[in-house]
Amino acid sequence: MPTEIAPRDRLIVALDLPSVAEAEAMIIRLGDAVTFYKIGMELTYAGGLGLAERLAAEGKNVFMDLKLHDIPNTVERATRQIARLGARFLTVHGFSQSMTAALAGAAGSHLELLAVTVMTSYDDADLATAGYAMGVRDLVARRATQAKEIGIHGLILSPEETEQVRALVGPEMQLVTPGIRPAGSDIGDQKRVMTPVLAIAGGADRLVVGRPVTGAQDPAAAAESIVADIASAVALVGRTNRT
Ligand SMILES: O=C(O)c1cc(=O)[nH]c(=O)n1[C@@H]1O[C@H](COP(=O)(O)O)[C@@H](O)[C@H]1O
Repeated sequence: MPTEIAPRDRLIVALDLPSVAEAEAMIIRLGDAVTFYKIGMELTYAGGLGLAERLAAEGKNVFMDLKLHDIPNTVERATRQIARLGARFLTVHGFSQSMTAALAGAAGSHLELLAVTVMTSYDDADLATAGYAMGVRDLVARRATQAKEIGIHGLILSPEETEQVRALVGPEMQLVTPGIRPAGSDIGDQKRVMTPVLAIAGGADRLVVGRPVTGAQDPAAAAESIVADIASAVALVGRTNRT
């Protein structure tokens, strides 16, 4: 039965750092402010798989952001390896073959798959350059619908698309949004962004935040401020959700 996600568990901090030592130091600085960590390609290629296993064993929520996309056999077998780490989430690009294969690889494990719809650094012009005949909103909708049909657990999308996608996929799929920028913070390479309050108010279940937390002078205070924003938005919307 769906129950409410605690505001703190809705914040996922991206540990986009160059070494395990720096990631461990960041985790210590963040302390109890953060319960959910994302380990992406940079840290994974710097030895982060062991850290993922340790965090999971300590009861932290771990999100492996490896954005799998390859021939089905490779995706299925890679997913099976990642499922052994004890992580909660794994990203796979939202192509039908990859999503179907990842689901087969995750079978029998607790791993939940998140399909990447359209990267938050892309806009319509970037999709046109890449050869797509449709814009962001249509491609996100198409991939979200396919992911639901295949049985994927959740979606990565920008907060700009959550309302449209929730209406398409129904209440069960987790909507996880990067592209989060507290007011006044640098947008950097992101193109489809929103503040934490607007993202949650618009229907995001969880927010992925990297540089606005890890690049802050006081990362724990930055995380606490986002958790407070999330709590106020949840209270405002007054909606319940799933764990
Ligand atoms: O899959 C992701 O997590 C992801 C998908 C996407 O479309 N956009 C996106 O920014 N991300 C990740 O979310 C994080 C955002 O980091 P910041 O831009 O520093 O907050 C990075 O680790 C990205 O790899």
